[in-house]
Amino acid sequence: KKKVEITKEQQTLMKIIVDAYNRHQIPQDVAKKLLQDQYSAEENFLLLTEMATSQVQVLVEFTKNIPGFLSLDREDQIALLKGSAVEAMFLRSAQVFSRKMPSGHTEVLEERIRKSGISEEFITPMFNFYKSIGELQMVQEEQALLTTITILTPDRPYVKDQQAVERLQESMLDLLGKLCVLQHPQEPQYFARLLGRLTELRTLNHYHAEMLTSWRTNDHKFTPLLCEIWDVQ
Ligand SMILES: COc1ccc(-c2nc3ccccc3n2[C@H](C(=O)Nc2c(C)cccc2C)C2CCCCC2)c(OC)c1
Repeated sequence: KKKVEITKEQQTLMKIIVDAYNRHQIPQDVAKKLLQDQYSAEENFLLLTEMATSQVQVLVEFTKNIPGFLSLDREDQIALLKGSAVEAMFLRSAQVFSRKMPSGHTEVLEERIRKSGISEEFITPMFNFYKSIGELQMVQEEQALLTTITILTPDRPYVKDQQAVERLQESMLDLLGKLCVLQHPQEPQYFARLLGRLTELRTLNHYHAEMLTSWRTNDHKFTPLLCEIWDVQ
């Protein structure tokens, strides 16, 4: 059996991605806020739009640290950001939800999210995704690479030079594949399971605009940045 090994430059790439991923996290911890108080549907909607707006800002900063991203065509960079922002937000939410918490906290958090103002029909698919991410128990390297791979999806709308994006994504996929083998030697299919989550993530993309417009609040106000990124207003 050929020994799987991460090259020197892949080590460097990994360090750059993980450092950038950890540096560009939203300062205020929404889970802590939600565990402290019960908010109204209006307050939750405001909190959601604030979280999503700052998430897009940190996503832009994060992509600047992906080796090769800034060498892509400028308009393609925008198309990749626009195309992946919602998925990155759900991936982030899933990682926040799946974090190890003192016993009983996850249940309280789940309850608060169920009652947040989101309409019933979206709760099951959203939590199915969160739980399937939680089951994987990803280490931070895998989380950072999975987000990077999501951003570097070549077939987003309006991407012109798909080959250039494919080349970047391939080097991230190669690295993630090796990491999975080294990190989960007992589970040869772990890498495939991880990539399967990206397919599930795309289905959440279809729901997100309706999730927002059907939120139980009278005033669905969005920031200009969210109007850009979400198909709303
Ligand atoms: C589009 O519809 C959504 C999207 C996300 C969530 C969501 N799942 C979460 C899982 C764990 C913790 C919080 C979670 N959120 C929201 C949140 O802020 N997500 C979040 C964002 C947006 C950016 C960065 C990082 C995160 C976590 C809370 C916003 C305030 C009401 C309750 C949900 C959601 O819940 C109903 C509905």
